Amino acid sequence: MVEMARLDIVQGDFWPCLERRLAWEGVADETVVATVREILKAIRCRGDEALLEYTQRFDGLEIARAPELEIPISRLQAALVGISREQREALQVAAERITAYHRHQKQESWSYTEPDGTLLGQQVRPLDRVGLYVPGGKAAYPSSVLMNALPAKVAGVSELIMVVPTPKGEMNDLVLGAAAIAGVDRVFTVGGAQAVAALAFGTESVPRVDKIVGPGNMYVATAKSMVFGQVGIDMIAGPSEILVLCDGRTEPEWIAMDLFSQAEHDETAQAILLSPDGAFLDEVTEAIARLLPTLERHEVIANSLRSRGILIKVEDLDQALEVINFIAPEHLELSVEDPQALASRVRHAGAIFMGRYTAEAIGDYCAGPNHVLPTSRTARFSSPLGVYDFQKRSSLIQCSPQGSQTLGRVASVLARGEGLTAHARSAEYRLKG
Ligand SMILES: NC(=O)c1ccc[n+]([C@@H]2O[C@H](COP(=O)([O-])OP(=O)(O)OC[C@H]3O[C@@H](n4cnc5c(N)ncnc54)[C@H](O)[C@@H]3O)[C@@H](O)[C@H]2O)c1
Ligand SMILES: N[C@H](CO)Cc1c[nH]c[nH+]1
Ligand SMILES: [Zn+2]
Repeated sequence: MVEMARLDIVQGDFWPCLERRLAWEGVADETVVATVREILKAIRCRGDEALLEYTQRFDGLEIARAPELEIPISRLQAALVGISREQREALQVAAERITAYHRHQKQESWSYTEPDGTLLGQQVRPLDRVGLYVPGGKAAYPSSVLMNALPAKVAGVSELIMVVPTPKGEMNDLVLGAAAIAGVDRVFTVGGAQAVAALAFGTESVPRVDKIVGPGNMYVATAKSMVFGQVGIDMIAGPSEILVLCDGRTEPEWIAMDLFSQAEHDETAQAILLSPDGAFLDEVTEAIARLLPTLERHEVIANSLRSRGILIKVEDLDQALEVINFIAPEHLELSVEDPQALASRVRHAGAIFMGRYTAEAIGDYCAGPNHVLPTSRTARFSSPLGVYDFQKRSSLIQCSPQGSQTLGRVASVLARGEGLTAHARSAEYRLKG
């Protein structure tokens, strides 16, 4: 029997109780921060030597020489041929749908010319080399290979470097096959904070990249946040979360399984159910008790629900929206009669799954939108991984001789106001008379 925390919005301490249960500190504690700091320092100072040590310590991978951490491209192709036809076709269908969706996101360069001939614009360019983190500690994620790599391909990134932990040296052929389909350039069997550090600083074997993207556990998420600045990062995509809002009229077993689907990722994953119907919360609780023993990963699920799961009773859908926007969940399922009307009032969520027939799991694999999404309430300011994460922009400015007169005068006045006379004179040199 799993006892999930139960909150009612009418209780006086509802909001502080909710905030405590959501807290990121509850997941990434000081010990994790200290461990990650030490790993980053070691990789920065000792490169491959430290990378081999940590890979052995945390993943049980016994490798004598760092170059052996790289998987040859021929091995990726062999994995693709070796998996079943059904699996290969499923990967291909998913890849096509993900690519088609992401093509809509591609930004193009633009410019316009003012009446005096001055040209202004923005030049959009792909990044040169990116690092793709594919998680692999407690489960293998071929879907995350596709979600990371395909938007980068659409953007036109020149070089894709993938890292993935292979616990005890076990390589997952679906992961390698997905890398072949997505056209990843190089793959290294490293994970955790040490992989993030290797990509950020470079080692003798792992090339340094311009940006690191992809989801991972608290060690990965903490490492990414610490190397930001040295390299770009996409967002904090940590342990998975799901928030289901149900009006009480969906099969309780469907909802229980949707909660399990994210809880099974990790003990630190978070599953929350919100409903204005208290009896429905009881029915889902019963369904959870019935279904949980039937699942392979029941221990992980039970631990996740016990430590981080929440059942919340609200008075109505307006209150539900208030709670949703406060939580800013990674995945939001709206299992209600008119989901589109409600979705238009959601301000913060990584992805919104609308209607009783839209299982969040579909989005994890093949709907098309990216499954790398902001977690830990960062959907307040972050977006799903997308083509835009692999593009950057340069401003374009070309003054016409006439434009340099008008703009030069404005700049000169403002520069002198700031006391920066070299700026002022630089603009004034171009002024006629
Ligand atoms: N937000 C998203 O978009 C998204 C998508 C997919 C998966 N996820 C999440 O990614 C996570 C994947 O986690 P995972 O563990 O399976 O794989 P992972 O690859 O993220 O982490 C495994 C690595 O963690 C490191 N590690 C483990 N224990 C450690 C310790 N005690 N000290 C130092 N390092 C340690 C090891 O280096 C290991 O290689 C899950 O939480 C899942 O929910 C999120
Ligand atoms: N739910 C994860 C994102 O939080 C993605 C995933 C991959 N495989 C299964 N699920
Ligand atoms: Zn999932």
